[in-house]
Amino acid sequence: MRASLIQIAVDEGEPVNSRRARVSSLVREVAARERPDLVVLPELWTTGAFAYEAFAAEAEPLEGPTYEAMAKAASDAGVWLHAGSIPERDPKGPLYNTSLVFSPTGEPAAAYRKIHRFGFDKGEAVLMGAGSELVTVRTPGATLGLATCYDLRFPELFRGLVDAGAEMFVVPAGWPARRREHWTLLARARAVEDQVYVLACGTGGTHAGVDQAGHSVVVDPWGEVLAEAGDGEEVLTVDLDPARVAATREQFPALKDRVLGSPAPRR
Ligand SMILES: O=C(O)CCC(=O)C(=O)O
Repeated sequence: MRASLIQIAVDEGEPVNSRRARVSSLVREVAARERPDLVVLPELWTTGAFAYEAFAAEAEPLEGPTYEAMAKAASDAGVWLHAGSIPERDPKGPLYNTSLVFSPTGEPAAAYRKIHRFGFDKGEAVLMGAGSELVTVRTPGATLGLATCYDLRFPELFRGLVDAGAEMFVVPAGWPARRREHWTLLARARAVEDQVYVLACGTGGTHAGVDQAGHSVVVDPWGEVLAEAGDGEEVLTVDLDPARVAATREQFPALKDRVLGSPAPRR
């Protein structure tokens, strides 16, 4: 199984419509050039994760312009597409930070509303509602477990995804440069403790005065970093062997020694 993470530079000088068109083309180009099975985009790449004032202005219904563009990009490219997240406007509720996944025919495969909102008493934490459901996606290559950015700090969410059968965590983010060390450390920690692949796709650029960390990273079930991006726009393509998840759990069966919470994970 091959995955390509597209680390997008999210700078506010680029209008949302232009970025949407540019990212759609990038998905097609990367798929044609690198031949991945799965393409991953970052969190809130239309607005930027820190452009709080843009959330309401640019919020879309679930099946809005980004959904349409990404469904088409997935089917044109013939890939599973984790299209990162959008500010979703629920007609009957608040805004949500919602990740979208499409199959290679452009069918919707999953929508995940970010559970842990970032900002403490401001920003996303007050402007958006919290999701409440764990989401996994079965693909022919592996079962994906979905999480978004700040979720990375909450290991119990990932244990829940493991119990639901996840073999690969896909984590779009808009992580700030100031806490870059946390980003890489937490991505590796989630891989080691849950014995899964972690595909963590962040943004580059600067928006709302916040420099983005970039440094998208792919970690294997042993915690080794397979690929890591720099600060700017970049594509990371990595070959993954989903059988290594079961093999790692067999060789080092720490998950079987769980005392608290659920017993050993389903596969
Ligand atoms: O946890 C962090 O340090 C960053 C989280 C974040 O930027 C987000 O969830 O948007």
